[in-house]
Amino acid sequence: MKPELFFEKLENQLLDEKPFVAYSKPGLRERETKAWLQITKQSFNTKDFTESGFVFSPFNAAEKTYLIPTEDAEEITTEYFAEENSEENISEATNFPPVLTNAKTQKQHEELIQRGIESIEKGNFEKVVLSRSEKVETQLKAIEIFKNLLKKYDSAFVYFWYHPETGIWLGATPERLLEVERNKFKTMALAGTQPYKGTIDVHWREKEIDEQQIVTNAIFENLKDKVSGSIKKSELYTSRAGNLLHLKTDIQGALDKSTKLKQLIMALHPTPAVCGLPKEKAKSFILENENYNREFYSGFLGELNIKSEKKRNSNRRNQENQAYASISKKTDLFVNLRCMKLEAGKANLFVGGGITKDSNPTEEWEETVNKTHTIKSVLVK
Ligand SMILES: C=C(O[C@@H]1C=C(C(=O)O)C=C[C@H]1O)C(=O)O
Repeated sequence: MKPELFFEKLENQLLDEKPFVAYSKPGLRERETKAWLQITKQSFNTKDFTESGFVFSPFNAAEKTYLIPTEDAEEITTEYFAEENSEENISEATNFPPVLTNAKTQKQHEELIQRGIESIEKGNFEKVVLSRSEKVETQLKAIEIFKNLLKKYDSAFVYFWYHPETGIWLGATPERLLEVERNKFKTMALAGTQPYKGTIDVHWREKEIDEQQIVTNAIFENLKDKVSGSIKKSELYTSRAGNLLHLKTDIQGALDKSTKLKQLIMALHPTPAVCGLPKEKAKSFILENENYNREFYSGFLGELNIKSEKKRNSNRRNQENQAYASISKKTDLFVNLRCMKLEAGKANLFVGGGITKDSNPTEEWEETVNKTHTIKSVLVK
């Protein structure tokens, strides 16, 4: 479908106040942008993750997960090109939109981090991810922001979600929660942040390496009784996400036959990359101390049990090339980071960072400021 028509359909869906999601997966420059437009106005939720569709799930798993079921949706696709070198110079973009949040925020956030560090020192938990939200002005419409995200962030999962009960959310996340096809799964441990300054060949302090190691270890621990055989991991490497760099380990393996998708998702979510370790203690600290509702920030979103067809050509001799079509179901979920909730002329951005015993409150504040730049740079013309 031509991009003009694709975007027009999204706008009409928004005017009709019907749920939809449009998204593009990380990787290829000439990538596909897909959308699921819900046909009815009904509100769907999932509890057991057995349906086929697109899910939008909050940080707090006790709250509702929204679903756009494939059987109640029109699927459309287009090709929308990212610009050459689009991810360059983001931090040098000087015209960020005006901040509407008041100046108390830095002090409040540093105090929150200080409380987190003290709680770690008391032995309550090892790591906690603490976040804040920030409101900024924007003259752009949601669809223009989405186009900017697509153009700018070729290596992220870029999305535009709308549901009458959740409002409009947009983002460009570097973090995959889980990919599952047949009995194979993939996930990642992503943590540690520094600004990108033209090279990915950088030095990482022990603090960041430890922080990332906590995430890798926790994923291994949480998945150990859900897999068959051993879990494999890549070397630790530096990965770029727009104006930032992170430390990353790719993790993959085969699932045990008895493992249900829901069990697997809940074993991972929320990972210590967005919550902490141990999970429940860190989560309670977050819910009691952050003083605002994360809603869908640091939740997850993506394709759930979507049919995928693979055509394979057999190369057997003396046989004409035959196309084999094998159909399987695929799940591909991302952690909702570098995101915003959009309300008439205002964008509410969400940013956080991992706190360990070695964290420094002012540095952590600066890290959240840098994280806001990823989103702020798409809010101006
Ligand atoms: C919590 C966020 O990001 C997460 C926290 C990171 C960190 O603490 O260094 C790095 C990447 C993400 O796993 C965020 O972007 O808001």
